[in-house]
Amino acid sequence: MATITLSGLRHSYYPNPKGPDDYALKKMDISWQDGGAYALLGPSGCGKSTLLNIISGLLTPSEGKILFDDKDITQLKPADRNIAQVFQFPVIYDTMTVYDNLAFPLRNRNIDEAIVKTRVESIAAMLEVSDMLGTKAAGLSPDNKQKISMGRGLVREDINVIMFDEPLTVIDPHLKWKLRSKLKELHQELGATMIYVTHDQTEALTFADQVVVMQDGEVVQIGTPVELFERPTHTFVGHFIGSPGMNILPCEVVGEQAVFNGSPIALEGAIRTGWEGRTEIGVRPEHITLASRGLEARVKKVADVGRHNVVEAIVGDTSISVITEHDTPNQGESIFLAPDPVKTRLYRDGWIATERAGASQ
Ligand SMILES: Nc1ncnc2c1ncn2[C@@H]1O[C@H](COP(=O)(O)OP(=O)(O)OP(=O)(O)O)[C@@H](O)[C@H]1O
Repeated sequence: MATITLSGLRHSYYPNPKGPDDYALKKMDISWQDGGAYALLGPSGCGKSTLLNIISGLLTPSEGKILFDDKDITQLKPADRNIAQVFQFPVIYDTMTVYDNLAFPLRNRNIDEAIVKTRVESIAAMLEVSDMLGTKAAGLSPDNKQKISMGRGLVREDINVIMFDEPLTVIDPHLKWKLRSKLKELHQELGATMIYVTHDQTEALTFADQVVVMQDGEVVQIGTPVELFERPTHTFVGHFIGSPGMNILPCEVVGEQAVFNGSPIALEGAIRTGWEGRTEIGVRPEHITLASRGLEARVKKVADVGRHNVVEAIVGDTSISVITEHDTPNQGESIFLAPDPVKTRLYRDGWIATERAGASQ
């Protein structure tokens, strides 16, 4: 395993890119630590596959370098990078047994049969497929096929990183959580560096210690699931993560205060100055309470989603979601919303523009 560094990486599919819009990947610097569990999260078209293909060597970046530890591997062929990949669809040989499928990547490297046996049996035990080792892969269910496909990625000990590209796409929804937690468990047991690519926030947040969130070819935040939830550094992260996502309220800045719909809103800390731009307040539905005073709003609808209620309220022309545990206001009722100042941020042109709570100015 190795530390993976992407240094000044940028990629355009055009031979002569003119502006930032011509780049499928905007400039990025990322360091992935040896043994870490990472997710690459973003909507379709944000550049996830482009980045994976650059790491695996299928694509040479227009600019920048990829380092495995201190070694520059930017020009190295895919086969020489010692990377394992697990794709959306299982890659296994139907006519071979499960054992032979798992042994394949090792035999391909002329590993001694005794070591192959130990390794295959240990991976099969971790994946809970030991009873299938003698079965032909053709007869397996789609989720077991994908398990074997994962096993083929995990079986080698000499690899630098295992990359999973939307590996749960073909798995039945009720089995997804099982495989997801299995992968997390495998990461803990094997200590391998893993990069998990997905557009699904639940998959990313349950698997990864660190999540890289991408939008339009740009990394907008790298953080732990808690950091992404608690303090999104970009409105895209706030909106993309969470259910419902963060409320993004258009506002003006008057002096040192943010004013929304005529009302001053208390923020986590001082507003950073120095650049102009569109200003918005960001506050999550979980961080607003119904109170006896505050922002006056009208209830548009209330949805009971099991663990809590999601209240959709209207202030002026803006809709605001609030999560309540016990309060169930009626449709059309006039209520007061109290955002928690410590969890309320200002964003300028999408990027966070408030100091942290308690930070000195
Ligand atoms: N071979 C190509 N030639 C030109 N443009 C491309 C090529 N492959 C991807 N793109 C463009 O690069 C951008 C990033 O695409 P990419 O496939 O990396 O995104 P993604 O996040 O993996 O999306 P998806 O999840 O849909 O695969 C998109 O605008 C896409 O249209």
